[in-house]
Amino acid sequence: MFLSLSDLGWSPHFAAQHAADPSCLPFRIAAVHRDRLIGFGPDGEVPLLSPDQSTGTFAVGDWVLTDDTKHICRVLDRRSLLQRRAAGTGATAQLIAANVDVLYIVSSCNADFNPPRLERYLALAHQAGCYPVIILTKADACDDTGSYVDTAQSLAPFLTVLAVNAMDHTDVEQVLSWCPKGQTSALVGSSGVGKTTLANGMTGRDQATAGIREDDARGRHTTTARALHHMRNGGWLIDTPGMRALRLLDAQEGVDEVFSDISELSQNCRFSDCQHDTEPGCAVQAAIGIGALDPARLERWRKLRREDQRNSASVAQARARDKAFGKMVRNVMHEKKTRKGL
Ligand SMILES: Nc1nc2c(ncn2[C@@H]2O[C@H](COP(=O)(O)OP(=O)(O)OP(=O)(O)O)[C@@H](O)[C@H]2O)c(=O)[nH]1
Ligand SMILES: [Zn+2]
Repeated sequence: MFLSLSDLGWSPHFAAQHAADPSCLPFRIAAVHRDRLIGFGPDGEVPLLSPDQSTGTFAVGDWVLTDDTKHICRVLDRRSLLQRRAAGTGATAQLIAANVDVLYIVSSCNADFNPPRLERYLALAHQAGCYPVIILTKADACDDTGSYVDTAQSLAPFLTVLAVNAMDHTDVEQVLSWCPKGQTSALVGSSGVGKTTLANGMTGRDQATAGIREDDARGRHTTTARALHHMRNGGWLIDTPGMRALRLLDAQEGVDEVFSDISELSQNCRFSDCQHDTEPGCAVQAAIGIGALDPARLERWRKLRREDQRNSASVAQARARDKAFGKMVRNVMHEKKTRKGL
């Protein structure tokens, strides 16, 4: 299959950067392994070599420029970047996917439906620069889909919310229509909400869904290492395994965008550093007083902001520590060399 650069998601944003290095070749990163990278170009998949052997600074979906020997010379400025604080106790940032246009936030019309979790994903989408689309699966098994849609819709202004049966072809077409040819999407959501079912319908692949995995089918479905998948409509889907536990990072603007009602109200508070607690002249508390704002929403906003601040501070501290350590190592090496008279 021949894919042009624009089929792969190339746009004037990247072409303008390529113009500065016209002799280099553009590739889209399709997989990031510990020791190597796979790029997608018009002729298909190509192994690429990173400049310093490390691959942690690349994300699936990145556009890179290489020389004739497929050595990467540079990463093009991203249009969007999904990142989070890495799982575990370490304080590092983890790049999840780059240049994602649409983030499908998947939940179900059942007990999985959880507004605070949706708000967290919405903050991630806004911070990253992706367009969020909320997909509520299992609509076929629910008598009251409308109330789920209404609640989801109330979480942020102008939100797109679709209630679907992830196994229904027509419903999947509707989901696909939000990420047309040449655009890139990713799916996030808790376990069991139907991400694999949707991904299969969108790409025509046959990955094992949770139900099948529990059966005796182990080993029948081999997992491919590639993470960038062509969708049936010409769009792209980036696999994001492990995107269930999500710790926000440097996402204050994203959080504030989701809670723009609170941010706007707070502009009218008497004190610019109002904590919306017991201060006189607080517009947020006034809105709660007349029933225009749900106090639970204010609490959720506070919680997300606190969490983001904590994670961002830990990662910033760790970065500073690493930097100081690097400097110390360089100083020691320098001293050694000077002593040896080199
Ligand atoms: N009735 C109905 N069942 C669904 C729908 N979407 C998913 N399912 C079923 O729900 C189960 C879980 O779906 P998966 O697609 O494996 O969910 P997942 O989000 O990929 O789960 P993880 O891989 O654990 O993250 C499967 O048995 C699906 O067949 C839907 O819209 N309607
Ligand atoms: Zn206030």
